[in-house]
Amino acid sequence: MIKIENGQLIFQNQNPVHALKNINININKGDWISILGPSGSGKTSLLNVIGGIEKLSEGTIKVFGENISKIDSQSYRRNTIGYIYQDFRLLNQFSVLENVMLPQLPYQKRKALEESAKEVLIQLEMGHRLHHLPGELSGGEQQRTAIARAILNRPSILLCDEPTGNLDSINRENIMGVLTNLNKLNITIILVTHDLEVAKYGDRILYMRDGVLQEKVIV
Ligand SMILES: Nc1ncnc2c1ncn2[C@@H]1O[C@H](COP(=O)(O)OP(=O)(O)OP(=O)(O)O)[C@@H](O)[C@H]1O
Repeated sequence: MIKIENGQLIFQNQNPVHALKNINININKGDWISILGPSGSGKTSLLNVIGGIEKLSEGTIKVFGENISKIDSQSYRRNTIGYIYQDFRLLNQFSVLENVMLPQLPYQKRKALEESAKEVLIQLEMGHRLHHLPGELSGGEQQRTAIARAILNRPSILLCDEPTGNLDSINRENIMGVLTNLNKLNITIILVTHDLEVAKYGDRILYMRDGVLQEKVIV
């Protein structure tokens, strides 16, 4: 489903950074891949390449057989990708319901969108917080709101960049439970973390070091 061949990513600044080096990976639909690795090793860069935010400098990435460097990356991101972040990235002046709806508002009728946003929020046990502002929520509730926003458009791939990095252990368990349920619905999950316990939820754990990706053997 996702196939990267000889992927290189070089940021061409004054001092070029070779962020991804000869990446070769095959990810099947419904897989859950965890990526561990030190800070600056290229983990977010890899998520951004899969999410169509960064383009490979060399090599190819195909998703569902299509070379995503050659297609409209906006509609690819909107239709195929959901993204969640460590810091939730919610808009503080908008309610939970509005945060979930906002990215899709230009593309769908408001009424229908509101109904589907409510439905997803209720599934994620956020039905009692629809009209709260993000600042009035716990970290776990904020992340559940961000997950609702990410899955509203039923993406096939959910990219998770340190999704539990700002959460205590109870909220961490809760969010990992939510991701487990989504994965059971055959959503492919690619999750970057520093936390080995979180990484163990994956079917495969990969290790990134200095732009190079390798399979991690857990002892
Ligand atoms: N837009 C950019 N321009 C230039 N260099 C960049 C850019 N984005 C990332 N880098 C560099 O690419 C390398 C990989 O960064 P990346 O964010 O992918 O690492 P990471 O493993 O996700 O780190 P962390 O765990 O700290 O989030 C780093 O050396 C970083 O400084």
